[in-house]
Amino acid sequence: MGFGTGIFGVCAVIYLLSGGRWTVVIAAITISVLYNIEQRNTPKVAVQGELKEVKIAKKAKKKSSPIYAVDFTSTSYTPVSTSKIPRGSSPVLRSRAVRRSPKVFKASKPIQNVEEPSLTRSAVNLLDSQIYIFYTSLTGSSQRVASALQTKLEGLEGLKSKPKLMSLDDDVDDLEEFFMKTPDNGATKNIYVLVLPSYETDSPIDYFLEHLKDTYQDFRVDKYPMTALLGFAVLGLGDSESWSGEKFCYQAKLADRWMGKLGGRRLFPVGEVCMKYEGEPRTNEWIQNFASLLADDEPFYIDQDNDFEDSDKEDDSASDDQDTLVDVEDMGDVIRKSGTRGLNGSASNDMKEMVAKDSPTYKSLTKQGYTIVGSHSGVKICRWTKSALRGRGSCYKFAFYGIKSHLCMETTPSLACSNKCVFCWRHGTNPVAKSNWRWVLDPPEKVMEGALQGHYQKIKQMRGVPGIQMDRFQEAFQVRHCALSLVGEPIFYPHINEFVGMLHEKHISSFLVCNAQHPDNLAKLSKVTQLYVSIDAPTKKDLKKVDRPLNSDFWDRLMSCLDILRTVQSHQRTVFRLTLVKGFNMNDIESYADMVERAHPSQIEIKGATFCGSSTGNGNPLTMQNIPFYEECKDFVTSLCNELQSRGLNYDIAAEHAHSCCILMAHTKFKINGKWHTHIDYPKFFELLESGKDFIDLDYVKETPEWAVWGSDGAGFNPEDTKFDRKAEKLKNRLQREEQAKIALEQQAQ
Ligand SMILES: Cc1cc2nc3c(=O)[nH]c(=O)nc-3n(C[C@H](O)[C@H](O)[C@H](O)COP(=O)(O)O)c2cc1C
Ligand code: SF4
Repeated sequence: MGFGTGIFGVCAVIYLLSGGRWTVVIAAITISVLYNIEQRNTPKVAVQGELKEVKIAKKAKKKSSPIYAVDFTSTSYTPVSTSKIPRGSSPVLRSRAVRRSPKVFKASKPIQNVEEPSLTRSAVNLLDSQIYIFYTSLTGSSQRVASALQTKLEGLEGLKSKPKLMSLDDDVDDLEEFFMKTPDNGATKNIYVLVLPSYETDSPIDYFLEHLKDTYQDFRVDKYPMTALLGFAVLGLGDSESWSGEKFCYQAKLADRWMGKLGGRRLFPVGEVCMKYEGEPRTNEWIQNFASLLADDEPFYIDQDNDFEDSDKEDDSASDDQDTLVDVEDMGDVIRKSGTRGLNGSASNDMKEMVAKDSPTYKSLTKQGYTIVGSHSGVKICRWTKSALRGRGSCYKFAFYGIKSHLCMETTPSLACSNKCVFCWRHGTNPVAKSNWRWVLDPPEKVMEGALQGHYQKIKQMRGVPGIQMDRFQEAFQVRHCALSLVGEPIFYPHINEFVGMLHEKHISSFLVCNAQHPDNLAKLSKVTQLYVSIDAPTKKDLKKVDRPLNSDFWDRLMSCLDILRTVQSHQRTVFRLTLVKGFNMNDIESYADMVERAHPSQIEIKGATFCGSSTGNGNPLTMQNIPFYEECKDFVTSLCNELQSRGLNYDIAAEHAHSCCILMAHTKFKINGKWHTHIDYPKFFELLESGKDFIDLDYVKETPEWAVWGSDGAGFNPEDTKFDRKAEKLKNRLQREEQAKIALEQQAQ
């Protein structure tokens, strides 16, 4: 009986009992309505009160949890066995799910705190879990693959419980038992692996997906029931020939998405296997990789908001803390305190460590996501590598030179630099030093091993991030390119030639960026795949303003470097790198042209500076007004091109990557038969290198793809990657949420 019908009946009775007096009826109605409001509000207030308590309890728990007491960006962390995975939904919320009280409340999201590290370590060994393998199959392939998975996991050393194989159609009577609640196995936590085909036509999978979606959208039940699991993974089977693009394995991708939305922690990227062309060898590969990662206790990035958002932070996460600016040559006390080692690691009282473990610099760099290798090198996974792993586009170097970002490692063997550039996004948190190497020196083998290890560790941590593409994830474990830039001055490292040689031995290409302040080191540099020189300003006065160099003869050093490029290093593929900052270095085109005339670089990369947030204490004077628009960069490049051509210098605009506000000019010798050839033929580079013969920049070129050529429709965006519009995505999600809330309120009012 509804509230309206009930009150009508009661009114009729009161009217009769009171002898037809309406005043009595009105008073009764008022009391009844007030009472009803009270009844409706009381439990709601209680729920809010409980939630508040839960939040406070969570806060307290978070503070005391060893997870939050540890800086996970540090590689020196040793896991404490009592570490707990932060859980999103509390026991209070789960018990409500069972009661199914028809109240609207906002379920709490899995714990997140942007200031905390975004990694979590497994509280329990994954091998201690009970694994459930769910499958559904119309023509038998998924069943076969699921059985193969069970067999493989059964043989896994250290696995405590035998994995359970369950058909979603025959063995699971009630989906709620597994996908609204999860089986209670006492202290043993559960892992779900779903092996799912996709069917465009009606099939039982539709029903299963509907169930997941309904659970998520049902305001009466716990929105995050899958947080009770230790984790999940989905392996999709499909047919990429008949159902290509979005349709390929679409139902496995949907299941992966809904499981994540329901609070599940993704243990491994969703597998997408074409049974027509790849078949069982490929499913076995997924099974093999999944099995080996089960035994791996590497921490995971927390899947926050189902919209992993970390990549852009790299550029603006620098600390404003003036205290973190340490001149390495003056690190004195800090370094002495940490103990010293001599050259090549031998003990000596004279040698300091460039970045000692207990120094503020170490703390600041690790906080920004660097892994410090040895005592003077660093590695960090760049935002483009993360983006490419998710199929969301590579950096401009893919458009210009064919570098795939998910195969690229960004590292430096020297964290110290001799400039304090105004646009440097490190905001001066890196160590600075003038010239000679005066610190403990790590051998190149140690730097190489540590850099690769640090890089692969960070890649591995990405395995739970939504949208990671299986193929790229696997490929990423074999670095193919090394960007020697990051922070500091790589050429400063006395063993730079050995280090580069070791990269080449592994067939890893080398892009080395130097700041044109160390002519001696530049002259001695051996062959690299591409040699960059930063040209930050066209005149001595401007260079002082922009780079804030430590060496007083900075201009002479730059000029010497230009001469070296034209002479000793003319065999290299050389690139000028210009970073445009409005109000600092965008005038005086003639002086830039003078420099090009002096050095004869193969190519010129022009990039608009990016804003790294305002600074207070570090003397960085940039504001948004100093960041040029793409149109302004284009105008600058056109003027420079005209100036060079008017002097008879054969340069032209070759390629662009509008997304990064970056344009490439090249010497016209790279335009072969009317087509730009700015891309690099990497196998050819190694072949030439190994032949021992002399060779030059033109010997290992490849044609630039049409989408990257200057003026193309794509403006440098590879059509194979999905352009990810974060704002549009967020707006869409918000509208969806508002619509759901409206429906929920309407249902409640009925
Ligand atoms: C009627 C029909 C519709 C299909 N629709 C899709 C689809 O939308 N996307 C896809 O990737 N594969 C699709 N497939 C391919 C199946 O998912 C694939 O053959 C899978 O291996 C079948 O698994 P099963 O043998 O476990 O049923 C379809 C196959 C059939 C027969
Ligand atoms: S080249 Fe630089 S920006 Fe591009 S992927 Fe490599 S490290 Fe990242």
